[in-house]
Amino acid sequence: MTNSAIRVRGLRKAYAGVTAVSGLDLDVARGEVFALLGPNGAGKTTTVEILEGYRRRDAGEVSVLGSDPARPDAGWRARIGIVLQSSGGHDELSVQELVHHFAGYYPDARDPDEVIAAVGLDEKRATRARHLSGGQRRRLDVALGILGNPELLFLDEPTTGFDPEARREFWALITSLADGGTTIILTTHYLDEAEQLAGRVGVITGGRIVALDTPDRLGGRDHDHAVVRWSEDGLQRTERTATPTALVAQLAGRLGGEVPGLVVSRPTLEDVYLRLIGQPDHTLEVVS
Ligand SMILES: Nc1ncnc2c1ncn2[C@@H]1O[C@H](COP(=O)(O)OP(=O)(O)OP(=O)(O)O)[C@@H](O)[C@H]1O
Repeated sequence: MTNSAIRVRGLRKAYAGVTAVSGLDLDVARGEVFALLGPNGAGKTTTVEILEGYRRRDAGEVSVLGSDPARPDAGWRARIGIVLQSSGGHDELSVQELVHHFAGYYPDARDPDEVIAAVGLDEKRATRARHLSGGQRRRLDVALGILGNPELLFLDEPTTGFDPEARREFWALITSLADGGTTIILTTHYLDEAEQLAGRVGVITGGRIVALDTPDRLGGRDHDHAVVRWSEDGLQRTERTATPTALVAQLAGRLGGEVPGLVVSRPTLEDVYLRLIGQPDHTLEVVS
C-alpha cells in the first residue's frame, strides 16, 4: 500500500468559459490533516468535488486512495467520508434513527451509538433533525460523515455557524479522528481553525496552489520580521525589525526601564494568508 492518499497533477476545470481550476498539483499523505484555504471563488469546492468523484475534470491526473475518482465504485466510496458545506433532508427523523439508518449502508460502519456520543449529541438522540440548532445539525453531518469509518474524510467549512465552545469541541473530535489515522481534507475560511487542526495548509487562488507549507512556515512566516509597538512622547510608535530583542533592549535603555505600551508581534497566519492572496498588509498602519 502506498503512503499517498491524494495525488493530483495538472488538474484543470472550466465551467462554460470560466476557469475554476487551472493546473493544480497536490500531494496529501495518508494520516495527514490538510487544510485548503482560499478566497471565495478560488476553486476549492471544485477541486474537492473532483477528488470526491462528484465532478468531472477537463484535464490532469488524479488519484485518491489509489483510484481515479472519475470512475468511482461502491468499494471506493465506502472508504471516503464527506461532510458538505450545507446539508439537509431526512428532517423528520430523529438523530438516533438517522444515524442507525445510515450505518446500514456501510460494510464497516462504526457503532452508531458511539458515533452519536463522539459528536456530542447524546442528549439529542431523540430530537428530530429539523429541531436541531445549526451547530447541532453540523455535528449530525459529521456523525454521518464518519459513520462508515472512512480512511479519508472531506470537511467543507465544517464549523460555519458554531459558537466558540462548539468549535473547540469539534476541533477535539477532529483531532481524535486524526490521531486514529484518518486522513482529513479540510476547507475553511477560519485561519485559526486551519492553524489548530492542519499539519499542512495549501493556499489556492485563481485555481492553483500559490503556497503550501506547515501553518507556522507558510509564506516564510517563520522568517518574517516582528512588529514592535510602544508609546513614546505621547505618540504610538511602530517598527518592523528582524531583531526585536535588541530593539526592546535599546528602548528599555532609552526610556529608563519599562517600555510603555510595549507589544511585540509576529505575523499571524491570517496576515500571511492575506499577503499571499494579494491583500494589503495592515500591520504597519497604526502609527499615529
Ligand atoms: N456549477 C458551476 N457553474 C459555473 N461556474 C461555476 C460552477 N461552480 C463554480 N463555478 C465558478 O468556478 C469558480 C470556482 O468556484 P468554487 O466553488 O470552486 O470556489 P471556492 O473556492 O470553493 O469558493 P467559496 O470559498 O466561495 O466556496 C468560481 O468562479 C465560480 O463562480
